[in-house]
Amino acid sequence: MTHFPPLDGLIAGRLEAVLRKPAAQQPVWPDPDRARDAVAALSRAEPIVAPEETARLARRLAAVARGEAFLLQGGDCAETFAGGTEAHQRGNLRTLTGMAAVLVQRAGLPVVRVARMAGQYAKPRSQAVDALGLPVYRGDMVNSAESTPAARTPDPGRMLRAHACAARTMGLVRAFCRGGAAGSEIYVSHEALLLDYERTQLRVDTSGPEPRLSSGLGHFLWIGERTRRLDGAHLAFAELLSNPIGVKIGPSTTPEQAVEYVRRLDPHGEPGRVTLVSRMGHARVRDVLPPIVEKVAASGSQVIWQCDPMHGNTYVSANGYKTRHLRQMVDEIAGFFEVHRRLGTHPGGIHVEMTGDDVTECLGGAPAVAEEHLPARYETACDPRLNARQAMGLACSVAEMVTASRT
Ligand SMILES: O=C[C@H](O)[C@H](O)COP(=O)(O)O
Ligand SMILES: C=C(OP(=O)(O)O)C(=O)O
Repeated sequence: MTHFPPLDGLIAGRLEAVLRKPAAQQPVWPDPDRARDAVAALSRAEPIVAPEETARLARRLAAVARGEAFLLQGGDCAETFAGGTEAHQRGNLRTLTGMAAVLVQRAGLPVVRVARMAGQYAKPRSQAVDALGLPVYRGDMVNSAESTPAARTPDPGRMLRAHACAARTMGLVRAFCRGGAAGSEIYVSHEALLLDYERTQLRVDTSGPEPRLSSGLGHFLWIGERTRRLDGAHLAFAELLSNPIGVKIGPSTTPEQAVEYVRRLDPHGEPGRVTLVSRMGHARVRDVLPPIVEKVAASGSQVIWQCDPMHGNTYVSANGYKTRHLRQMVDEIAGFFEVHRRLGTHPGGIHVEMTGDDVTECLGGAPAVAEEHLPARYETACDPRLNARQAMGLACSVAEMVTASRT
């Protein structure tokens, strides 16, 4: 792959204007000169993904938006430099493909597989400071999870390490796809959060209805619940991209906001260009989602409706672990399917945090993980993930829902 050429003047100007908008959840680099050097070095590095691959994913996602396929997205909450071993990543890919196989075999719908991988190194956080009074961990791309002031100081050199890890991971994904067991396509995705990272490796893409920028950092990028403000830099940045874009929408999202996200990100009405990822929580999905779906559908846009059953169902267990219960996740997905069935729209996919490792981070499943098991193998760098058995169980439940929704 070649280096990305410089952006042409018009687009470079638009990018600079976007980066001057308010941007939530960004670290303050202690040494701005080092940060500038890191951004410059990243701009000269090899891209992680090729634009042709991203364009192929866009075609696959158009089929999802038309109701002809299902989007399965999943992987670690936060990738880490030390945890990104070949065994761990292969385990995650095997679990993702296992879930996809269950869906294909039982529900009879093609499945588009997108891993949270090769770039998921930055995390938005609820608080700026942790219980010990230290700056909070923001993902290995920014600082270290270790509890010392030095480790938590943002270090721009970490963006280069993240990029190198992402490149190595992408090599592994490609090898896995070529291998006999998988033998097909897996795309990579991450949250477009850290703008100093995301602003690099952009290539002018003139293949669409207007010139946009193809990011070489991942096939599918999404904007998170905490950075989706309409006047903010993240959404404006996503508008410049030709990559398929997701927007996480939590329970405070209004139907008007949802329509505005779609109008801004998909001005040309391209099916599957936008994925609205609802993460409402099991108790609220049946009330909050319908007016959003109705208004977006009435606008005529062909978005993908995807359910993230993780982030609206997080709570702290009695023994002090951030966790989620599989039963509540299944209930949120069931609510999501009920809403789409009633409104005649396609429940297009799910987005989960999971791993092939035998962790004890989420509750439930068979054999069940109970609260007293959480300390045994609670290994996530941020939010609790489904282990392989729980993920496969969830895939079986979802396959039944897909089948029922098509009869
Ligand atoms: O993965 C999502 C967010 O980064 C995460 O839920 C934030 O966690 P916090 O509420 O502990 O900051
Ligand atoms: C931060 C995430 O989710 P949300 O933006 O929905 O909270 C995530 O998926 O990692």
